Amino acid sequence: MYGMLYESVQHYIQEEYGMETWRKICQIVDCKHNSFKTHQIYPDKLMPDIAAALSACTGESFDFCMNFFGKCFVRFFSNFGYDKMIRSTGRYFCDFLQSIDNIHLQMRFTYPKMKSPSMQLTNMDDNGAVILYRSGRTGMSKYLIGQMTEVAREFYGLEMTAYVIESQNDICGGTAGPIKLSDGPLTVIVKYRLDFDNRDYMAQRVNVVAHPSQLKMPSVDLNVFLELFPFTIVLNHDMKITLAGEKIIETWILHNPGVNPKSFIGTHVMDVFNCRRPKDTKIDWDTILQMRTVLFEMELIRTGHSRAAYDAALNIDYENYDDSSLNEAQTMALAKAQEFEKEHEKDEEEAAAATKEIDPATGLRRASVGLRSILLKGQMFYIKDVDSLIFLCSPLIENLDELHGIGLYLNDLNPHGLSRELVMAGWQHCSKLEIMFEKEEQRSDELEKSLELADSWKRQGDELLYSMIPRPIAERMRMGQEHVCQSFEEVSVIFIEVMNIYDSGSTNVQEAMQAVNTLNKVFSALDEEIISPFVYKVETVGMVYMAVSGAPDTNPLHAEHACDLALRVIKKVKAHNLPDVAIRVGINSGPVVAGVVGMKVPRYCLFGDTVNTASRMESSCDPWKIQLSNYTAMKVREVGYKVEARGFVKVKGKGDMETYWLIGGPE
Ligand code: HEM
Ligand SMILES: Nc1nc2c(ncn2[C@@H]2O[C@H](COP(=O)(O)OP(=O)(O)OP(=O)(O)O)[C@@H](O)[C@H]2O)c(=O)[nH]1
Repeated sequence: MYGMLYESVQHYIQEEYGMETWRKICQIVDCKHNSFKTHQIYPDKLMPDIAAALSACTGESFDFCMNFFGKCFVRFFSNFGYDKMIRSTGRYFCDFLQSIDNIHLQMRFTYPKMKSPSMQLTNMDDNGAVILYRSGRTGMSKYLIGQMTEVAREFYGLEMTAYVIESQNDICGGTAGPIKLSDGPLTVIVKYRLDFDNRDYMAQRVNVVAHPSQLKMPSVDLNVFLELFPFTIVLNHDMKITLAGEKIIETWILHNPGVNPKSFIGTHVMDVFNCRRPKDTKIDWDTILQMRTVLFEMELIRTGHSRAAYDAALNIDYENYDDSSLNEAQTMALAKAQEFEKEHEKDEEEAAAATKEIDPATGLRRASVGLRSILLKGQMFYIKDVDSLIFLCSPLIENLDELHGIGLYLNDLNPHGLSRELVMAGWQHCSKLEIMFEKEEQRSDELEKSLELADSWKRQGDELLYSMIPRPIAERMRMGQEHVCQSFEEVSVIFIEVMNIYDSGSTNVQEAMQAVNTLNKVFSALDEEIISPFVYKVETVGMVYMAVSGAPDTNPLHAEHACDLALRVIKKVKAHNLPDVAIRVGINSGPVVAGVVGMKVPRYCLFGDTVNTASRMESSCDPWKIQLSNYTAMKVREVGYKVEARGFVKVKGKGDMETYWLIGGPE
């Protein structure tokens, strides 16, 4: 389904439910698109899945969400100026309801792969109308109600209620996951009753009494129609072709080499045509009589093709045609066609396999090598004088390539019919549109890339920021809390020093480089042991690595986590077997004040005597040992950590302190 529908959904969900809800929905449906491209095709299942996700996020029903999406679409397409098209369909809402198919038809050039639904107004009265919706997609029936309600209100000032009278294959209630589009073409048919004030429309519909001068008009010979519309066919009550325009017969012969040209007349319409729209329609007299306001699309069945068949068709002498045998030209045409089919049998098989299932998203017509089948679009009219139905139609040809692909030329198309404009308009539009599409695709690709780049820069920025200040603090600062300063009742501060790594008096550059590499190795090993939110790296100063447990996230087990970190790093650095290098660790627990200082390079710093003492535990520690202050040792010994009294140590600025070695963790 084209991205325009998803753009409207994304736009209004963000506007009415907020960015956070949209982000959650994208997570639920696993949608990776930052934005949708108007002219790109996306899976159909995304629409009901977004509705199911919105329903889960907001508690609204699935049907409510789909109805809301239909409203979004109508509000959104005004951005493209399509509202003018709706207003021009007619002065009454019923005029609009009968023109929806036409609206989509007009959009064929802008959305060449569109697989639009078909709508058919089957009944009208003063209080509303009945409309029949057919589609190859499931789950969209409430979407349409939203669209019609919004169009009625926005463009016709009408309050309309709609409900489903009956439906087939319609899935309501959404899906927990992606809707499985069933194999092969599925037709959803839904009949709605639309209640709205339709009195004005019904009043203006009284049959216009013919002007007296018209009553004297002579009746028109049916053959005039066939000349004006050379692709027309006339049907009797048995739905057999009783008359046909010259061009449709010619095209039929071209696409079915070797057939008896006279056999076209008298054949049942469904033996020479497939009815593509409305889908799943029973082609019999009574049904068709009911559907005279509906636009039909009839596809000519083709059994092959060849240039020879074209020449044969052009040179056939219909009048003296001998029904019993093919003339020479036809025999040759048939032989050439069979030869061509054989040559391309494999392609046909591949093409048939490739399009075994008509792609519900694009509705790709049956792929056939060479000529394409011809599609006739028009309405069925009942002609009382001859008690027949006449299919007044024109070939639906989107561009010159397709015209040649069908084996037709412009002068085969009736000058006043739809086709010629469609082809030429399509052709002019196409080239301009193609350039515009390419530009727009380029721009949206660039936008997509810059969004991804912005995302990666943001991620790198965040990583850098979180390496300077803890994530919770950074988030608070992002919310505008300038000075984030907090006091903590009790944390454990860890100092780790890397020893014998460098003689600061040395001027040897080589030694200095070596020392930096070694230090980087050791600090990287320590970084790997920092498990947030239990322990947070605060800073490194020279050869000293400082960490804390219990800030910025309070943590009642801060002493244990600090000791576990110390035990892990001793083991890990020892395992590196770096020559001469040793480390020593000091830990102390107590109150601190923590906050971010500085704006240029903001740092998360700890203040208080607890920090000073922890540093002293480290600087007075032996290599490969872990020295705990008395308070920390008591805390961890209670929970099974093995500590050993070191006795009293003279600590600078503190006098004699009783300290302990940490020997190991609890069993
Ligand atoms: C005037 C501007 C309109 C444009 C440009 C437009 C275009 C489209 C496009 C591109 C699609 C997607 C089809 C596909 O991707 O295969 C679509 C689908 C659809 N359109 Fe329209 N449309 C318009 C008006 C309307 C209106 C007024 C209605 C009904 C009130 C309508 C009913 C639908 C429905 C129900 C679908 C969903 C597809 C389905 O059910 O199979 N459209 N339309
Ligand atoms: N890395 C680091 N060390 C700190 C911090 N706060 C205190 N220290 C160290 O803790 C030790 C004791 O600090 P103080 O009691 O203030 O001693 P000082 O007189 O500032 O420093 P000394 O010259 O080492 O005595 C000193 O070695 C400080 O470098 C800190 O936030 N980060």
